[in-house]
Amino acid sequence: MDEENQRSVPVLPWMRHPLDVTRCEQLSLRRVPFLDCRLKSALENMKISKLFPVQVALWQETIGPGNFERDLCINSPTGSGKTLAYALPIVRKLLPTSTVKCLRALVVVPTRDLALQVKQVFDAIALPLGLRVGLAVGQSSVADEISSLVYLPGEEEGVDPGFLSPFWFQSKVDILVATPGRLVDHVNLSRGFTLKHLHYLVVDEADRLLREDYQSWLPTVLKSTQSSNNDDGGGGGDDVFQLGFPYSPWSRRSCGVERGSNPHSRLAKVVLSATLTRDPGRLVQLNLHHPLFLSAGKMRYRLPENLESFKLICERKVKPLYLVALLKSLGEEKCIVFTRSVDSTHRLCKLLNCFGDLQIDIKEYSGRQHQRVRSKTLNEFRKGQFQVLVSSDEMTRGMDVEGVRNVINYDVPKYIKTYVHRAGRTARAGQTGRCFTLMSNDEVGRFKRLMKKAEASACLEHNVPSHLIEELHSTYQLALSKLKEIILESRRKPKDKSCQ
Ligand SMILES: Nc1ncnc2c1ncn2[C@@H]1O[C@H](COP(=O)(O)OP(=O)(O)OP(=O)(O)O)[C@@H](O)[C@H]1O
Repeated sequence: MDEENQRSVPVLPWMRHPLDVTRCEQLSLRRVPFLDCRLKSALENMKISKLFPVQVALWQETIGPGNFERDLCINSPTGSGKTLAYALPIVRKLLPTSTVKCLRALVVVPTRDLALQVKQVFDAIALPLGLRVGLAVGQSSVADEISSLVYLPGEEEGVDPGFLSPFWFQSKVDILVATPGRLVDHVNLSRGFTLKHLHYLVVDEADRLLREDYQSWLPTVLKSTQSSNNDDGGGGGDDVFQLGFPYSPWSRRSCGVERGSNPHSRLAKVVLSATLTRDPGRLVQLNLHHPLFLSAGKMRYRLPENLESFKLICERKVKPLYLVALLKSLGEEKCIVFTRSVDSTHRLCKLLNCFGDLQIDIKEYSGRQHQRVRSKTLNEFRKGQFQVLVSSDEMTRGMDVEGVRNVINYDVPKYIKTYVHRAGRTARAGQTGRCFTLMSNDEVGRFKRLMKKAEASACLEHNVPSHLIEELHSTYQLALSKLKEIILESRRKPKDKSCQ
């Protein structure tokens, strides 16, 4: 059963009294303690002049007095800046860089497009400091990908070849952003790929990653990072790259965590979402160390401060007509339309493209498309080459596209969690944004109950101008007939083939 529908989910003791992130003030960069000057200028190049509250809170718990002594679980709204909140302290902690690279930080996210986005954030702040960031997302074959992550024997740079064992593997990257499936492929199949030297593990969009098994990615990762007390960091298997090395910068996670006068190393974990799970059964899998829970506000679900929610009531059979009228009334503004499934995304997109002279460019984005097509569409949308993206839910978690002013729920979401993630594609980073939900009269009650589960979820009724509906009525009828023809044609085609 979905966690939201369970009557009484037991809450773990450490989750009962979270630190309220909203109590932190934004902090200008010059007032951030221990901020390396190169990091500061990298942030300035990103046009960032102050840290957001969640970023200040994490900085305190990692670089500040908290010193990463506890694992951190963060529940903070969409668009509040969680990516930089973990990227910044990790990059700061990985300084000074060693001359010999090893993989010290791993970020796991559920989708490729999100991984690319997170890598860009790390690149912006890590590259100027000499740290390298890799990607393991299955964009290319396992063999091609591993060659971008690990120096194969004989390929090392800047190391005296006479000094190297023929079995040497050395990481090319300090930080890796990965999707779970491909990560497991590398752990299981790629010679030279090791997680034994990992200091930091980030699980972003954690509720989604913990909900799905993805080839048992979590136990696989945790097992691969384990080191026993007298472990020298090499762990058997293929990890022979330290053999005979006189000193061992990799031998233990020496800069992982030091507690009091009894320094010891462990893998420090950061777990985040805008809708973090509170299910003990799921959280226990993370094997968290003395976890600290940071949350924004009192309720589990919170919408962005500058988001306005609207409901648009219409009869079911004229929903597409109302959608088009709404899109027209929004003018040129970038907009994402969400539907409940990949099939309805496809159908709706087809129908919208049957409206003759709509003068709105619309494209589909869903799990049914090839990754290459999806990434291309997303890039074009980012560049503003078209205006409306029609999307299914699964692909859009964490997606950050500048200038999205409106989100439209073509179908009422089943769960508040879905509403939070959909609506959160707008009103990001303190910007304003609007979320419209289309519904029939008999759905209003359920929608109202759904919205009560979230903080800041007031929802007004929105009406599209009636003249627009009237004007579009005949075009709508034509579009429906055109779609019918297309469907009939596509059904005829295979039959024709078999007749030949
Ligand atoms: N300190 C800052 N100042 C200005 N902009 C910022 C700052 N931190 C992050 N941003 C911008 O805010 C936007 C949202 O950040 P981010 O994608 O990290 O949000 P998020 O909390 O991870 O959202 P989601 O839960 O949807 O994944 C990004 O465009 C990012 O560049």
